[in-house]
Amino acid sequence: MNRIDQCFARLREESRKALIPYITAGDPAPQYTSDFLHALVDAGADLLEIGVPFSDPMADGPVIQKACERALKQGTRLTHVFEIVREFRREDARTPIVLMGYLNPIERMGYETFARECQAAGVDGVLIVDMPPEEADQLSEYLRAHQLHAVYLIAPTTSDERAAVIGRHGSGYLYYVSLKGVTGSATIDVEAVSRQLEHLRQFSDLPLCVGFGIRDAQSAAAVARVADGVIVGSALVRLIADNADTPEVIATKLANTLAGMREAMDRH
Ligand SMILES: O=P(O)(O)OC[C@@H](O)[C@@H](O)c1c[nH]c2ccccc12
Repeated sequence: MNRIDQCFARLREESRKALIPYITAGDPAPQYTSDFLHALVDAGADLLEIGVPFSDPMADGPVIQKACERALKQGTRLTHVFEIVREFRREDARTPIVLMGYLNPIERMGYETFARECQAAGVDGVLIVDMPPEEADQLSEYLRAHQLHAVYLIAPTTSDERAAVIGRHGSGYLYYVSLKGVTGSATIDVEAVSRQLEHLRQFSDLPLCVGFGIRDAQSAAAVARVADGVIVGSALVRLIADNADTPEVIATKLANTLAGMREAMDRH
């Protein structure tokens, strides 16, 4: 069974919600990422979303754009991301990993090689921002052949017709983008998110996780009340940016912030 399925099955049993941190691989340099991931798991992460650095990350705001720049400057390529996952897996065989990225580096590697490398390294799912399910036939086949889930985004502007298609093609969980715009945006309207999730339940039985705009313990707890999981990116990546010159302090800062979110989510 895929680690993502195991993770959500366990959470359901325990009536808990998934806490999913995002960081960009190789930020501020590749040798730190695996340690950051372990620190996040120790602080309460259920699943890890790892960004493949890309030079033109059009869905990302300035915080994650700069993270990509730092990582690329340190030479972090897709093959290094697999090395980071392998390194992490030596000490954690359980926590699911989703690779999040843009199509270009994956196309360059080739779909089949990409899927094979993902599985070999210990990746459990992929989220490719600019690959809609309607165009993913070929890639989906390779992902399935390598037991990898395909996570898709649903936005507030997604029509019911498309939501149904995404519901059919997605696996693992669905990622509901809480607001129009890019990552790292200001605030999240929990009422509106709640209504939209309610509406989306008709299209899929998959867990519905929410990201974009969750940046503190309070917003994480509020969203956790209405969703199956919360995804936190820019709030963590900002900590990396602020401390990029003293990378030895970053793991602790990431852990403290995530632990605060975990605590607030589990209290409600
Ligand atoms: O940064 P935020 O607002 O906390 O949102 C999560 C997000 O960073 C992460 O899931 C992500 C990073 N890059 C993306 C691109 C598209 C969709 C999602 C993402």
